[in-house]
Amino acid sequence: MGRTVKDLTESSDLKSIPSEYIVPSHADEVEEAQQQVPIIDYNLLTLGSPEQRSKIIDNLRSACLDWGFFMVINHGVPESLINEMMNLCLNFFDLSPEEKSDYVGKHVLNPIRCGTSFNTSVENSYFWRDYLKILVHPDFHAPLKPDGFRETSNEYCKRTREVVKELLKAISESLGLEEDYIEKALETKSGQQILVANLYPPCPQPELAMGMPPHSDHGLLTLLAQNEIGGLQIKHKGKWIAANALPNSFMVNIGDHMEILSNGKYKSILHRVVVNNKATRVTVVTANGPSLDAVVTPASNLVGFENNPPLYQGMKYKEYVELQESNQLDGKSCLDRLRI
Ligand SMILES: O=C(O)CCC(=O)C(=O)O
Ligand SMILES: [Fe+2]
Repeated sequence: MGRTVKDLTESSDLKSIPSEYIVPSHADEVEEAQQQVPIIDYNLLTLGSPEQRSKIIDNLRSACLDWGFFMVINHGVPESLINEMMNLCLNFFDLSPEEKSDYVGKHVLNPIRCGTSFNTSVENSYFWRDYLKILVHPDFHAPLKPDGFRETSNEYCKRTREVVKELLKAISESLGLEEDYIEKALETKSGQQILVANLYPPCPQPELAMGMPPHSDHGLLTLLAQNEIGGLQIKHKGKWIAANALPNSFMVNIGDHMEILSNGKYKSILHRVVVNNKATRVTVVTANGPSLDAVVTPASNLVGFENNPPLYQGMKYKEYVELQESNQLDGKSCLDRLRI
């Protein structure tokens, strides 16, 4: 890896961006939150009456069918923990190049790695983003610095896994499957969780650069917490929509393996990140997937014979992750390979 975007923006009074950060035009029309991403009340889902729970499961079904994205409120993960996690990620990015050097330029399945863009070894142009990615489950890893990162990230990841577990139960039910179907079929108790911190420093020419290109996520559910600076856009009914999260909510999206499991009923959704010239956007993401050894196929109860054939072939999750992470990030190109 060469310089990070952070180094680039801090080393000089940057007035224009280096040519390698120029990406093809993306100034296509964006609808500014005309339509609100659906909101799911986690507290009512888990602690409400049976009627309240089934109402939320209905909401979840509509959200998964119509959007593939939803905001989870009242999730019980303390705001102070989320803020602490975010600050520790910022502190990580502030470490010196020497302190980060152990984690630079690593293979995609290395437990801790940091870098810039998505995969600079295969990219012709770079994205305006620095990242830190850590495998945190089933085996927990953490960088040695900054102080406190290990304890806080361990707690944060545990708490978000709990939220994911409950959401997966509800999503199973919303598909008409047993509550524990996904947990059992995909061995999510030993599921892979990745903690990703994304940093998008201010960009002098935001219209020429891109924080992250249109892509879908591998895995089942991605949970995203962001600071107060927007930038996430999602493709909804053919248009890009600015997805502005409510304070203290998680933005959740369906991953490719939920699309496979549901045989295309719940689709993973394209999203991207645009940058701005004013302030740094930071996001803390957990990507929650099946066990690395699980071969994900459409749920047998969701496929019939003639009128409802399986639409995706199975692939081991580990192979899928390696495939996606070692190529350029490009729409839903990975999932497209599995379509029958
Ligand atoms: O930082 C964001 O807003 C989105 C990040 C993202 O899409 C990802 O890490 O997969
Ligand atoms: Fe993503």
